[in-house]
Amino acid sequence: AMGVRGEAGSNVNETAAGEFLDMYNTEAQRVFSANAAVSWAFNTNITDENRQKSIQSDLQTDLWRQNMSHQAAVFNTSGFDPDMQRQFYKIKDIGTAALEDVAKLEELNSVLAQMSTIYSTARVCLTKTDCLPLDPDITREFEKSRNEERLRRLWVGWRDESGKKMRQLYTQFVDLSNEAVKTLGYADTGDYWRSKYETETFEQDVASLFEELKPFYTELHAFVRRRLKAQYGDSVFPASGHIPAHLLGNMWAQQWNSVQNLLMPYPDQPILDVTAEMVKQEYTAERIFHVADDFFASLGLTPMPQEFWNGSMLEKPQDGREVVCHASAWDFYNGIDFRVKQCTEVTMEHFSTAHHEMGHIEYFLQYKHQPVVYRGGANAGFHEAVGDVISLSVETPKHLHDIGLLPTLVENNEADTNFLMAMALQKIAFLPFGYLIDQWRWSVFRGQTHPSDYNKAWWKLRCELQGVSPPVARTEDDFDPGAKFHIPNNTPYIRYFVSFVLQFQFHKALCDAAGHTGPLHTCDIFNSTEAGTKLGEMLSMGSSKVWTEPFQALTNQTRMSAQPLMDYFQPLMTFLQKENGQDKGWQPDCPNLDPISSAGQASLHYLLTAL
Ligand SMILES: C[C@H](N[C@H](C(=O)O)[C@@H]1CCCN1C(=O)[C@@H](N)CC(=O)O)C(=O)N1CCC[C@H]1C(=O)O
Ligand SMILES: [Zn+2]
Repeated sequence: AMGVRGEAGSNVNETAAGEFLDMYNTEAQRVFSANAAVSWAFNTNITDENRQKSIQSDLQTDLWRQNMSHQAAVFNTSGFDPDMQRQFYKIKDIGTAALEDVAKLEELNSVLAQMSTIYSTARVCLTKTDCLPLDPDITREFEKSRNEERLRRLWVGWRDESGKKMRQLYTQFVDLSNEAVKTLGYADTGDYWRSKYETETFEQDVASLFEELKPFYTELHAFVRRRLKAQYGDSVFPASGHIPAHLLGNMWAQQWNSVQNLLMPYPDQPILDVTAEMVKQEYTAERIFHVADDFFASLGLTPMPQEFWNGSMLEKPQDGREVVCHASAWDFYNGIDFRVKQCTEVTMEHFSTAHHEMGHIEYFLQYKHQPVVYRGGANAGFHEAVGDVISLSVETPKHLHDIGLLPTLVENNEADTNFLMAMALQKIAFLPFGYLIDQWRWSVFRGQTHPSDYNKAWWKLRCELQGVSPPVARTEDDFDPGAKFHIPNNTPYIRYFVSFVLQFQFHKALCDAAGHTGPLHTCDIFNSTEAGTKLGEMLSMGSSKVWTEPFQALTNQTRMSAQPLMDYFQPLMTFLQKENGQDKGWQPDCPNLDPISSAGQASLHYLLTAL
């Protein structure tokens, strides 16, 4: 039901406003669910016809939102109760839908649909007849291959077939998006995206969190670099201290679990990877999702409804259809349809992703009773954290053993260090990547990074913050940001950095609620209805309040803090500091990769060390 409104009739304006909100809420469910259905059809069957239908549907939805915004603007909300004021604010907060020029609005939607198509249908041809899609083929190569030359060809090929083909489209998108949000009074698109966090100091807050976490990342980077040098030979690594991006088991070097078998501190102890065990037990995609569903049910939260199982696409279709394989969770905004679309493979990585996506669905289910304007995360970082919080329990050796995916449970210091390393390759490795994507985009939206510097600015951030360098020289003919899903698909990214900090604060609060004692990294909240009740209370609020309120209700804190994350990984950091000594760090600037100068670079390096 709608929240209780002020005294009926106390103000004709307020009564009319209440009726307007009821109308909006009814109409929005109709408009948004129709749009979701058309968008789903396009994402699960990429054809020209479905793309055109999706562009038209997005355009009509934007125009409807524009119309509602104009109707809402008629009301003088100053005397309204805070909840009504918040609902009116959100109805008017329509982002790029504010673009008044319909032709430009259609162009904006068309440009986005074209970039999404380029990304999701790109294939890399290593021979005339052998053309590989990203999912599952190239991803599998990055997970399994240790052939540096083959990895380099796939790394370059993927960027040639995806990002390189979008540069002009992205430049058009930036201009149209900025023009649109300026209509609403925002300085640029980044200003609009950051406003969603409702925190004056948001940009500084994430910057200081990143600074606070840098030492942890530097220790992990040093250890991984040393082990990869042993595997591939020093000659592949630039003297500047960077790790070439194609050697970290992931197309974007964003998480490094796929090469963890090279990176275990104690190789003779068990390695936390249940892929082989799932394959041996003939796990299916559906069974992976049922494992995630069982966990949410064990907390007393809402199990997946039948519509979820009927409507989701949990495997890549084998009928030749082109689909958007990048996993996603869908709210159809009708209180009934909630789906996941994932080209699931039976691997540990997909097991984790399934929990991540189901976390979104659980959030959708918990707030489905809210007015449509409140059906969102308290902030976007909350939405990204739900599934991952569950995974922090599921991926413990003890829990994996309990569900039969880790036959022998070895509990000693060395196995514990291996476990923390596996988690660090997922969580610590990600931090600079999660942080830098929107540093680049905010600088582009602000006009600090011009199209003529797109790639230079991208690699400046990658080399300086992530200590990762390109395996071959890059130029402004390339557009490497476009090779990462969230750029062509225009999904903000700082939400994942925020999530990776918040999820440890949530994990700590839920583990306290579950009565856990001992180190945070051994906590498993499975079957704790106390934890489930507290989590449910936070999730069911959606975005009805500023995020600090639900946050405080769960964690008794009012600010993001890296402390629980650092406490969780402290034992590993102690180990790494001892291992690394002073052999850590990298030069901020990218190594010079031009063939001539890199030879010169090596001899110069030799001379300097020889002197
Ligand atoms: C695999 C995951 N796919 C996203 C996600 O689930 O967030 C998809 C695509 C973009 C938004 N999205 C959604 O599903 C939203 N509809 C969720 C919502 O309702 O807000 C993803 O992109 N991840 C996970 C870890 C880091 C990042 C990456 O892989 O780089
Ligand atoms: Zn997500």
